[in-house]
Formats: sequence, C-alpha cells, structure tokens
Amino acid sequence: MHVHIGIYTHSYTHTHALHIMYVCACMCAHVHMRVCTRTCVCAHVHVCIHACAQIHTYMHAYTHSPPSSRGGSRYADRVSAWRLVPAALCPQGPPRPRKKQAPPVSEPGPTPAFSAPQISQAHVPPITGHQRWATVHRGSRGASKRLSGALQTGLPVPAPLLHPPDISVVQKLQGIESTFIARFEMEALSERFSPEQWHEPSAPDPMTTRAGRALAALLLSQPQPPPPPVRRKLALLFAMLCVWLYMFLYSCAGSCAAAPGLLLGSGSRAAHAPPAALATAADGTPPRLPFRAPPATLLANEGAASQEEQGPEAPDSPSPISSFFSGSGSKQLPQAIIIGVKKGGTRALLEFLRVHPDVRAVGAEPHFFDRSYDKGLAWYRDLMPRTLDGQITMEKTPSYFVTREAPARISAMSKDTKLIVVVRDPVTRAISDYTQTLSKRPDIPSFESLTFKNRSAGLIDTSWSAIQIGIYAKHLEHWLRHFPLRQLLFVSGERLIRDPAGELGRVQDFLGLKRIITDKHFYFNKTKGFPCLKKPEGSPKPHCLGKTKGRPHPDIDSEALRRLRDFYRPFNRKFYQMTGHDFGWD
Ligand SMILES: Nc1ncnc2c1ncn2[C@@H]1O[C@H](COP(=O)(O)OS(=O)(=O)O)[C@@H](OP(=O)(O)O)[C@H]1O
Repeated sequence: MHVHIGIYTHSYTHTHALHIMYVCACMCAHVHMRVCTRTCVCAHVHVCIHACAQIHTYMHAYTHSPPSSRGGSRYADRVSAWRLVPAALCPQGPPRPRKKQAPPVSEPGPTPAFSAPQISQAHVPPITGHQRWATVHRGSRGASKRLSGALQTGLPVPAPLLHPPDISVVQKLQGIESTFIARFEMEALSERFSPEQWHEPSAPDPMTTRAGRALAALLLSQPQPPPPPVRRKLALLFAMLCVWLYMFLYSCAGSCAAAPGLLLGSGSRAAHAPPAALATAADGTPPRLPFRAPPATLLANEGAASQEEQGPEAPDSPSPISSFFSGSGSKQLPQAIIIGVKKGGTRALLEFLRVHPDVRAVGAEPHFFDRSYDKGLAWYRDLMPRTLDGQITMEKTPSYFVTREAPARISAMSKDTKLIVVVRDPVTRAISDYTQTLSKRPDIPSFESLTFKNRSAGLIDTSWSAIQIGIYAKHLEHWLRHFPLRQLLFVSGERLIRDPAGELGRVQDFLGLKRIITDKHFYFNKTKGFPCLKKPEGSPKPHCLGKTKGRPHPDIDSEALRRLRDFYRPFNRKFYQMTGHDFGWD
C-alpha cells in the first residue's frame, strides 16, 4: 500500500463571469493486492481524499453608452471579489448555513448576517424605481428545497450594479455560487456605502471600478465561516470509506468473475497465456495481453469502409467504475481490433464485448490505420482507455478491412494483433450500406440504378463501394499476406443477431478471455427486432443499439437482387474456401 499527499490547483469558469479556482490538498492511498493460489490475480484500488479551498473571481465586460462624448464607447469593467472558503471535501462543497441563521421568507426584516457562501439561488426581481432584493437560502440538513431565506426591502440599489449587463449576469448565474452580488447589496452596500457613492452619471465606469475594489476589500475583511463540526467530518470520512469499500468489492467482483482464481483458485487468462504472446510491439511497448491460440474452427470473413454514425451506442465516456480506475493502469496499443466489415454488425459486437471486465475499448472509431496514420502510434495509443494487467485494449474501425495499407501498418504495430471481422451476406450488407447513405442524403439515385453499370445487360458496377466491400475474398487476400489465418476470427453477422451468446463465446475464446458473456447477458427486444444487452458496461439498465442500427431497408427489385446474388456467388465460394467456413449466403 502506498500513501501520498499532494497539493494542486484546478479551476473552471461557470460562465464568462464567474471563475472559481480550487486550491486542494489530497491524500491518496493506492492498494495493490496480489492473491496467488494456482494462478495469480491482482487488484488495484486507488482512493483519494481531497480538501479544497475555493477562490472566486467575478468579472464581466459590458458595453456602456454614457451620455455625451463617451457615447457608444466600449468599456471593460472588472469587479473582483476574492474570498477563501474553506470546504470540507470537494464533492461536498462549502458548508451550508445553519437553519436558525435563515429568517423566514415571509417576514421582511433586517439584512441577515452571512455566515457562509451557501446561498444557492439569487432571485433578482425586475428593476423598478425602488428596489427589492430577495435572497433565497437553501435550507440545511435535508430541508433542501425549503425556503428559509431573507427578504430585504426598500434598499436602494447602486447604479453600476443595476446596469443591465450586471443584472443579466446575476440572472445567468442564478443557482450557482454567484449570489455574492446580492450579498453585496444586502449587507455590504447598505452599511458601508451611501447610494450617492454609487452614482456618477457622467463617468460611471471609474466609479464601478472603485466600487469593485471596495467590494473586494469588503469581502476580504469578512470573517471566515466556522469550520464544519467534527461530527460532520467524521461522517464524511465514513462515507468515503464506504465508497472505497464498495469500489473495492465491485472491482473484486469483476476480477473474480473474470478470473476466479481470486476466489476459487482457478486459472486466469493471463496465467494461461503462452510466453510467445508477450512479444514487444513495434514502438517498443510490450503488449501485456497474452493470447491463447485460436480455436481450430475459425470462420472467415472480410471488412468494410465505414464512417459510422456515432450515437449513444458508441460511448466514449467511461462508466463510473471505469472512471474510478482511470487514474490507474496505462494506455496500451490495442491487442485486438475489429477491422470490418462495414454494416456487418461491428458495433453490436464491440458493445457486447465491452461487458467483459477484461475488455476495455474505445467507443468511437479511431480510423488510425486508414486516415490518421501520419499522426503516429503515440497519438493512437493516447486514444486508448487505460487498462490494468490482464485487460485487453480494443478498437473497431470497419474500414480497415478494405484499406490496402492497413494490413502492413497493423502488422508493423504488432504482428500479434488479433483481427476480428464481422461478415454478413454481401447483398444485405450492400443494401444496409445504401440505406445508411440514403438516410443522410435522401436524394441519391435508387439502389438498382447505382448497382448496375448497364441494367439491361446486368453489368454490376464494382466501382461502387457498397458493392466492392462485399467482395470479401479479394480483401482477405491482402490480409493473408501479413497475418496468418489463425490470427483472424470471422464472426457471422447473421448469427450475431440469431445467437449472440454463441458468437460471443467464440470471440472470447479467440481473445483468450474467460467466457463471461453468456446468454444471461442478452434479451431479445421485440420492438427493436434485435438482441439487446440486459446490463451494458457501466449501466444497470437494459440497452439496445441506437436508431442507426437496425434501420428498415427499402424494397429492392427482385430481379436486381437475383443478379446481385449471381455476381457475389463465386466470390462467396472462394471466401468460404479461404476461411474454411460456409456462411450460407447462397
Ligand atoms: N444487436 C443488434 N442491434 C442492432 N443492430 C445489430 C445488432 N446486431 C447486429 N446488428 C446489425 O448491425 C448492422 C450495423 O452494422 P455495423 O455496426 O457494423 O455498422 S457500421 O459499419 O459501424 O456503421 C445493422 O445493420 P442494419 O440492420 O442494416 O441497420 C444491424 O443489422
């Protein structure tokens, strides 16, 4: 176990006006556990406690149109108010006002004393001749929505703060911690400044600046709010410990599911991996994923050239649990890539695989080996999620399969890269491809007219990418020049829909993963017409792929379909031969 203590700062801007900087101290503990029986399983937990102080800076710029010579000029004004607010823990925010400190809202009375900057909302009424400012306090300790605020009546509001930009800023910042403007009004201005000090019609800007400085000084002179009681600190500490324990047990459950060795002493994937699989990558990065030899019954298939519509089914954001671990582990080049084919079912496969605790994948398609190769492997690796020992990094870009340069490039990265190709009947694949294009450009010609160079002669236009991608045998030849067949797995797109668990079983074997994903993970959604996940990665709720997957296809002329099937038949046969698997498309 390592413990470290550090100090850091971070800051953000709520709007253009309010900037908050945190000065934080953190204490982190990193626990690394290794449990070995017949095999070894590692678990890492990283937990930090942060204590922060906030520094608020409020600034704005506005256009002011003073009378006479200054008309139309633009002035920048800056009102800065600095205040240090001791906070218990960052997520907790600063301490809330005590219940008894908030006078009832219905009883206008004297300006309440401010004990802490916890006013969560500022209500700025429309400006009339005689101003009223109301501040709504959020009740403390569970009575969060209760109004227990104070109403200040009859207070003259200084002109600079009434300037429309000021008001709009205040309104914009409602609900944030900007209510110190109202605070100025309520407690500071009424006591320290006479309204006359704030009015100078001929030269309002210097006055505003002076006022800002005065307000800043006023704020700095305010007493610090009292520290939260020890009891609250202990409660927070206890809550942190509970979260830590929960995270630990959760991660343990994941690891244990993936590698029962932790609990049962059976073998993990890493432990069974052959040493040969630990070869060094082209850029010197040692791949950490040891692969098992693929099963003898490989299917065969090829790829596509896709620009997938990114939807919610292609999440890039890590799950809460993933985020928790994001500080641990390291980014690795992918050890396995779904290289194709476009519209084959690649998104479904990747999302299903992500359920596996030993799989970490990029959500979006990186398109590194076809479009961004000149950015270099370091750029590519940086796209990857962090992984721990024994976890596998994956990505999917279906266009790799039909990219001439991709096989050599991937081989140069690592000759051991595992390649997965989801293949689908080339005719329905072409229609699916066309449907996708049609959804973006409804004015394109019909499928039939794009398919044929000469329809009456039945001459197929093989230059059309929707047709070309489906000539799988031709594309596969390029890959086999750089990779042995055993390093490719061909997944049937049709079977992925009919029997996702069966197909996922083959994929997990191929990747050397324990078979964690089974039929228990899927249900068939009748409305969608596809299998969906009961619990996708990072979510307890069932999830189907989005609208861009499983679109209804347009009706295609049966004669055109027949000719297209005739066209693909010899290529399909060749493909079956090359891969040793009959996909049954003919
Ligand atoms: N479970 C599940 N849910 C929804 N859709 C599924 C699923 N499994 C496979 N498919 C089929 O995946 C087809 C889209 O393929 P890809 O994800 O490879 O498309 S893309 O190349 O990434 O754009 C998509 O093609 P279309 O039906 O033509 O839209 C689906 O048929």
